[in-house]
Amino acid sequence: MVLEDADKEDIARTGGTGTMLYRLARIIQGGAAVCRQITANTGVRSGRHLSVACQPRDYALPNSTWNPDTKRMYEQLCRDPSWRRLPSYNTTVHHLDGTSPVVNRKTRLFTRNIDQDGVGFEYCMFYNKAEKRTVCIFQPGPYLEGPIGYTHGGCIATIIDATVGTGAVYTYGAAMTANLNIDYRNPIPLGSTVIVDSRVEKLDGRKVYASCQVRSHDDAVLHNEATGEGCWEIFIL
Ligand SMILES: CCCCCCCCCC(=O)SCCNC(=O)CCNC(=O)[C@H](O)C(C)(C)COP(=O)(O)OP(=O)(O)OC[C@H]1O[C@@H](n2cnc3c(N)ncnc32)[C@H](O)[C@@H]1OP(=O)(O)O
Repeated sequence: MVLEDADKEDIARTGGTGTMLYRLARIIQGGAAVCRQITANTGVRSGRHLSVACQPRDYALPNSTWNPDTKRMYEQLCRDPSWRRLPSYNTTVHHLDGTSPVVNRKTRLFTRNIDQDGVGFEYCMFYNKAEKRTVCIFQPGPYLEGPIGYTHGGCIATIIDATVGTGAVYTYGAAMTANLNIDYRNPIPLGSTVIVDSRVEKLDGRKVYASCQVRSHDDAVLHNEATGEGCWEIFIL
């Protein structure tokens, strides 16, 4: 068994039980264990939780940089029992069970790679299981500029991909984006609040089909329309 640096540091810190179990599960079960952890966290299928090393920061909670529209939308969805607030961590690993034993990794989730609040991707997501819908309240910060004062198209594609992907994963389990088509209708002002509203349309064999719209918080402006296709149950770690 080959240990990575992060694993060695983890073993020194925790006594090693979590990491050893984690890696053993990966090796013995050829990755199926990791898929089960993802689906356990997403509630799609039952699975096992391994050791708890530390509680990472949940970035999807309000902070002082949220504008009144972002806060209002957040509180509105928190009050509605048909929507489940999703936590958000700065590595995909932490999403496996929310408290992964693998810590001190050098990688970061792209949308959570800036430490300062409010300047990059400021967002939180909610999932509606009955409707297979995922919405993201997105407040693009000043470091996401493309045209002067407006959000870069690549950042818009990123948040659409993240939202559609989250919906696919919470609905069906591990998947990867195969195709994403985006129409850019109206630019998104930096610092404004938009709603990325995605729906899983169907599963056909291994393929997941989804649609998405990005609208201003007051529904007055349609910013983007998108469709996506993903391949389900890809082993991603
Ligand atoms: C709705 C979106 C859900 C996404 C959830 C994931 C959230 C994470 C978001 C990401 O950022 S993922 C990172 C960006 N994506 C990638 O890097 C994926 C790179 N591409 C691949 O790894 C492979 O091409 C892929 C896994 C997508 C497919 O390879 P496979 O070898 O597993 O599948 P295969 O080629 O046998 O095709 C399986 C099915 O997908 C279809 N397919 C493959 N490429 C496609 C494509 N580009 N567009 C549409 N369909 C595609 C293919 O026709 C076939 O359909 P059928 O089953 O109906 O025959």
